[in-house]
Amino acid sequence: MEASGWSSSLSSGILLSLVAVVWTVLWNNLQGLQLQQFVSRHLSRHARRLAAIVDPYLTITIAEYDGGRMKRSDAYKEVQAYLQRATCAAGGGVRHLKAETAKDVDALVLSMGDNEEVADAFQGATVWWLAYSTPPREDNAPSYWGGGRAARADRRFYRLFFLDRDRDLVLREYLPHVRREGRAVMVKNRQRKLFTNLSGDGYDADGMWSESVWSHVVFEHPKTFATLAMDPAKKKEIMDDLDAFRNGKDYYARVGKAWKRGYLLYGPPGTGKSTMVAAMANHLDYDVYDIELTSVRTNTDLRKLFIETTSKSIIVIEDIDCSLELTGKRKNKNNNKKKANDDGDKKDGAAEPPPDETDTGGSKVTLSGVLNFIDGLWSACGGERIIVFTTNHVEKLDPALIRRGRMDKHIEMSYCCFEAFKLLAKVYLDVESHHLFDAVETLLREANMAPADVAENLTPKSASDDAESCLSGLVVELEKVLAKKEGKGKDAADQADDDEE
Ligand SMILES: Nc1ncnc2c1ncn2[C@@H]1O[C@H](COP(=O)(O)OP(=O)(O)OP(=O)(O)O)[C@@H](O)[C@H]1O
Ligand SMILES: [Mg+2]
Repeated sequence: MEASGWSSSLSSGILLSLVAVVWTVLWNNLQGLQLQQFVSRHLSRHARRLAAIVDPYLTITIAEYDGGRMKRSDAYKEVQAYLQRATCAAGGGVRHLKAETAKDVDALVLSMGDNEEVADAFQGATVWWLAYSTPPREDNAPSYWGGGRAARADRRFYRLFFLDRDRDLVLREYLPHVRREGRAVMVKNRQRKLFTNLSGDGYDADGMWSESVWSHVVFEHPKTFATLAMDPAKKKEIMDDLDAFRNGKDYYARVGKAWKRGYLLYGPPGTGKSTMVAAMANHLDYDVYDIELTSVRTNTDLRKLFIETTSKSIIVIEDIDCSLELTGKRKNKNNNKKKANDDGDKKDGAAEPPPDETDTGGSKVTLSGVLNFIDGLWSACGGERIIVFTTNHVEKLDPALIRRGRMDKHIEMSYCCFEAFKLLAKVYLDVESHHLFDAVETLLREANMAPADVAENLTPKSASDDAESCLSGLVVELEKVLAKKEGKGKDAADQADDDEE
């Protein structure tokens, strides 16, 4: 915030009286609501200037980005939220409103458009807020974001005008009141969001220019811990760990650690790793930032992404083994598949091509960049963040990436156990016991089936499907899995015998 004085004093009580008389006469004689609103708007706009004639006023400017434009200013966001309320209260006083969707699907959150001005009353004093923006400065392209994404966006401000005589009231009481109220409005309107990073060129999926490095949708995943099937003791341990983290602000400050925690979720496909992230977010009431590492161009871009996340959030990198090679070179999932094919070809003597820039899609994010992202100096900015990596191949990851302190808690998401099955049966079929449960329990001890496959078998496919038919179907599928496993075991044993001979 910056404060500057502007004054033009003219002790002309006569002029003010004249204005008051003209105003009263005009007002009493105006017919029609629209005309009254029109005059009200214009007079309120000029009232501030008139007031300044007899008493100089001061201004405070609040920029959207302060401190080098790396992060949106909290004060700006709070004022914006506060003015949403003031804007609505002002009724017809503001002509150009900006609308955003609200928590309630049918409602809109309104805020002031550019160059609009709204008056606000506080403890007998009147202040005025003006919203305005200035075009980007060509000479101000910061180097930390690929040639100046932020510099290319309009610079937005709120300017507060108040009379000199109200200086103490405004600085000591009104501004803290605005920030407090703004925060309350933000909490009330808060919709949890699922963010994804934009490609480095700054355009979102619809080809629209975006000032932020993230684009988002409202986070509406229905999965909670109550419907997540896993060993109950393990689930409780995770929930307790999350609660301890959420309530651990003082603890982290006391031991001098950044308030963040890393979770590594590993296990075969369909065991609920992505689903666990949704359950964690719903449990903690946090936003989710889902980083697509293959579209991050440089380590600097990765850092910028981190800085632009808010606190109370989960930052996820899915399939980390597919996004980052252990050497620090990058490739995506498709390239992985290609490599798998190449590996097959190698048996016939074909050489595997060395990874080059085309493999990485032009991305230069390195392993050390990711390590820094997790626990470098910048990672302490803001606090209250959870970082989650998911992988099917924990053994492929560089130990440096997942050592405790970086990934504090390693959670194995395993094949469906009987306890997990019982929860799925309750959720999908609303049954807590059944004569086929014993068969399922016995089979699950031997056959490896992911919760995703168990859930699929328990999903009724037609109106005639009931608990009996779904559970019978599951038993048949489990028997097939077991037969396949035993068949493979037998083949392997035969092969070993042949080798011995
Ligand atoms: N433990 C579970 N409890 C309840 N539902 C589950 C569980 N695991 C998987 N599912 C269901 O299976 C589907 C797939 O699960 P999910 O995407 O979380 O698996 P994943 O472990 O992330 O797999 P991948 O390794 O392929 O990414 C989800 O729609 C979810 O509803
Ligand atoms: Mg997944």
